[in-house]
Amino acid sequence: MFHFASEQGIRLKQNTGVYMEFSPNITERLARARADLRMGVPVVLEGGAVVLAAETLTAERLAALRNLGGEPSLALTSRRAQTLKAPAYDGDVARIALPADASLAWVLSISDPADDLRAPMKGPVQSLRAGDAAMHRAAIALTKAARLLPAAIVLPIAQAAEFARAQNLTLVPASAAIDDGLSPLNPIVSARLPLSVSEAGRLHIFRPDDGAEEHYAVEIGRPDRSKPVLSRLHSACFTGDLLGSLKCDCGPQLRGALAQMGAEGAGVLLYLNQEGRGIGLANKMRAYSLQDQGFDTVEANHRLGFEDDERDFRIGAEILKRMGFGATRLLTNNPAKVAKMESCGITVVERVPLKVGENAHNHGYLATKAEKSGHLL
Ligand SMILES: Nc1nc2c(ncn2[C@@H]2O[C@H](COP(=O)(O)OP(=O)(O)OP(=O)(O)O)[C@@H](O)[C@H]2O)c(=O)[nH]1
Ligand SMILES: [Zn+2]
Repeated sequence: MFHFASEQGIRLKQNTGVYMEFSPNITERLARARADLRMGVPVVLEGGAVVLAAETLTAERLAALRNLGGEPSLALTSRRAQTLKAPAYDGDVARIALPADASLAWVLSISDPADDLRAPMKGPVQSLRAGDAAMHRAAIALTKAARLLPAAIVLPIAQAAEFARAQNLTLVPASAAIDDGLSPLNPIVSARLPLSVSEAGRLHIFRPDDGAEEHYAVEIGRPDRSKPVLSRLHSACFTGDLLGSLKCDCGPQLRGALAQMGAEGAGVLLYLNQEGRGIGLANKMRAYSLQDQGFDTVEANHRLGFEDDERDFRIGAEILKRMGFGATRLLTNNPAKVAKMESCGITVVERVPLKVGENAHNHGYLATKAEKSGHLL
């Protein structure tokens, strides 16, 4: 057990750097930053900016931000800017000037498309052109990683590190927020799990180093590692997998894939926690609201400020490799999944179609995926 004679002793050791290894590294600080933004706590970017997620902004924090002086702006994706008819001069992101009298309601109405149709005249919104968008790009990446609406207030500040320390805020490098590296995935535990499709079931849990969601692999039988394994990359769908939603085909696909693996006596179903094609359940429900206003699944994602598909299929390839597989027969109708597995070093010897669960409610959804996302009918 550690025991320190005095506070003075602790301070001395800190000053000499002896305890530096306890400080969170950049990856850990990024995980904190995501949690902070979800709670409405500001995050500071090295290089000089304070960031507040639009979705969790409060009137008090907006007022406090104003008190800091300077010129805050709103970071949006170019997808969202397009809907607002605001030019995006920075490629994938747009910087919108925050009017001096902008209220919390204004920020939310620009960031959230929920009432776009009811109140279409939101503007005019003015896009900033001069200057650099690096901080805004990092802010968008952080809000997306936090599964919030991709919109954030960004205030440039001098002496960012000092400000973060004084206010006890998480400080992260902007470059780390946009780093697209795949976090190492660690096998945590695996245990026998008899299933109705096969009594020889096993569930493996994989935990990424970066504090993001865990992912699961359901192994059926004991597939031969030297042969292509029948596999499926299934993305979490709370509504379809658990509730039996008729809006998509996820539940029947999940059960159909497991049934096929059970029938063949071997297979691996990867259950990736990338709900809503990677935008999170809250945002997926926002997309569903927009779909009830008449937009299709792709348009709804775009209006929210997301790409059609924000998933990271490298995770699936990595888990298969960690489990000892190099080749697969992939159960999917999505050619993008095949391409991604191949580019990540998993040979797809066969695409096995998985067409189950079409009904009157999801007919349009499936047709849109075929038409706009290249799914094979
Ligand atoms: N954003 C969004 N996500 C949705 C919607 N409907 C279903 N999803 C999500 O889409 C994902 C389902 O995709 P998958 O079935 O794994 O993959 P796919 O791209 O359809 O390809 P397949 O392998 O052919 O099924 C799940 O994460 C669902 O939560 C929607 O309308 N909007
Ligand atoms: Zn679904």
